[in-house]
Amino acid sequence: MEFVVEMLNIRKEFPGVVANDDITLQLRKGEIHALLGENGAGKSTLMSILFGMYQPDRGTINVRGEQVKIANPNVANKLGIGMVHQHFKLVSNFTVTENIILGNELKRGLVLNIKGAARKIEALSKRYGLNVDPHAKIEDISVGMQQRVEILKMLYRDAEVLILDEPSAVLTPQEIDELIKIMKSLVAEGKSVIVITHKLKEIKAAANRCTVIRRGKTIGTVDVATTSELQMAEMMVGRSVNFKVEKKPSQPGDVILQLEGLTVNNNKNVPGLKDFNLEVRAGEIVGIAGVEGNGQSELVEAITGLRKSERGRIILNGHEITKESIRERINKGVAHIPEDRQKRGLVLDYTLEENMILQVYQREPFSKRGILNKGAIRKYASGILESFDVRSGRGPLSVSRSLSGGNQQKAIIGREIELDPSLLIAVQPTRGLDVGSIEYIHKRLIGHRDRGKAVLLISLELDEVINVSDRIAVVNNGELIGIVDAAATNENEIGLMMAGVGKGGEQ
Ligand SMILES: Nc1ncnc2c1ncn2[C@@H]1O[C@H](COP(=O)(O)OP(=O)(O)OP(=O)(O)O)[C@@H](O)[C@H]1O
Repeated sequence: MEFVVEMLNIRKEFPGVVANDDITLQLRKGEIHALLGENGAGKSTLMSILFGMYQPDRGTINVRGEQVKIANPNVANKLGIGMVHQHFKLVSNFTVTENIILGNELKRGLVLNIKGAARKIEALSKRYGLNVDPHAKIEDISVGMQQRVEILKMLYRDAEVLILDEPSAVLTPQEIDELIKIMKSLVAEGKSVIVITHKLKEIKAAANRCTVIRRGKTIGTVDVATTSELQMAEMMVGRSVNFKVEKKPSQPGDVILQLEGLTVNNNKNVPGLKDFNLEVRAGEIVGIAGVEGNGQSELVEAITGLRKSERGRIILNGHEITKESIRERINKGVAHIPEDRQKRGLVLDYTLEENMILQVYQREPFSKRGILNKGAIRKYASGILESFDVRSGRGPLSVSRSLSGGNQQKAIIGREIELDPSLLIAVQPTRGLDVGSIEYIHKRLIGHRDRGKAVLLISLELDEVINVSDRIAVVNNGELIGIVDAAATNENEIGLMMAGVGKGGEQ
């Protein structure tokens, strides 16, 4: 059997943690190979080694049968290995073509033939079904399209092996289907793909084989066609997993959050949320279902105080907070798990313990007359990290940037739930999490509800909205289309409403 890439017995240690411990991964030519593992299992580290960003402490890498040393990403490129990172590296006011040749021809000081480059990009885009306009500016195209530009960048440089690091985490369900088609067309043309993903459904739909790692060690490589989602999940977490969310019927109490005729402008200064009315009661989880960009961000930002409302009122526990500051709202019991964990969730250069007290450091016992109480802070932070199973090299003293993406997310969720807020707003809370962590986070959201608190859940995952929520508010184009009982609905009904068709069929 011909392997294009073999990573054999790879070891990589960071301070306090063995990220890769004797890992082996063999990639066949022309296959889509999924890399599956819990948050912090060592997937990104392994791929960073293959792409030359880290050097392994031990182990060998063979490319097309020859042992190689991949000293940096340029060497990886020359060997025909390309990588699309979770956070894209594109210049937003440049065109697609400019971005693709930037760092290639531009860096090498070659005389530029932009028209020729654009033609080549157009041809590649057609051949692989990418549908990218070479002349479009990055800032004008969707996130899904930006990801394709990153794929094109690799193809333009003749990559034979493409590494995609959690590509679907930033995509809408429809874009995910398109991405799967693109991956299939890549391998049909003889390329080979390694894809990191937590979504077992995607692995089933796209991959030929799957290598599972757990806590830095290889568990095994399986043929996807003959392995069930449950089997893969159990290999990954090392115990049985329950995909079904267990919960008792809700016991709604007083109204915690009331929105009355709320109108909020979007970034283009036109209403992104229109005359919106909603109630969330104590002891219930209200989910918001909608295609991305249909008013969800405006809704969340208005409630948390990140964006001002044009009209209408926001009432929390009977008091109007429409014009109050972010800090006042936090003090009154609003907590927020934000969509973008790197921009809003964590200060990446702070330690974990500093991040755990961002909202509370001014309170006792964490500080008194301006003096921080280190012992109390450490105890509080360690408690959160332990209960949410946040894995990192140095525990509360780890710099947040060094954590794996999923562990960063668990730290934020832990911090917000620990505040015991009367209203918890959770935006995409399980994005980037492994199935075991998802199960745990869902339990904690339901636990928060069962303690008589209100939860507003915003998620693009319809399964999650239907399984975790008690009631579901469906939005389309900034308007509330209808509210349904989660136990009595299904994906079809919600899907139609998301497309703007009201409950009962009226448009
Ligand atoms: N630069 C670094 N410095 C210190 N520790 C690191 C560094 N990069 C990764 N780690 C640690 O190595 C371990 C593996 O991290 P890695 O990012 O490879 O996991 P992952 O499987 O990709 O996780 P996720 O699914 O959450 O993205 C984690 O414990 C992480 O904290």
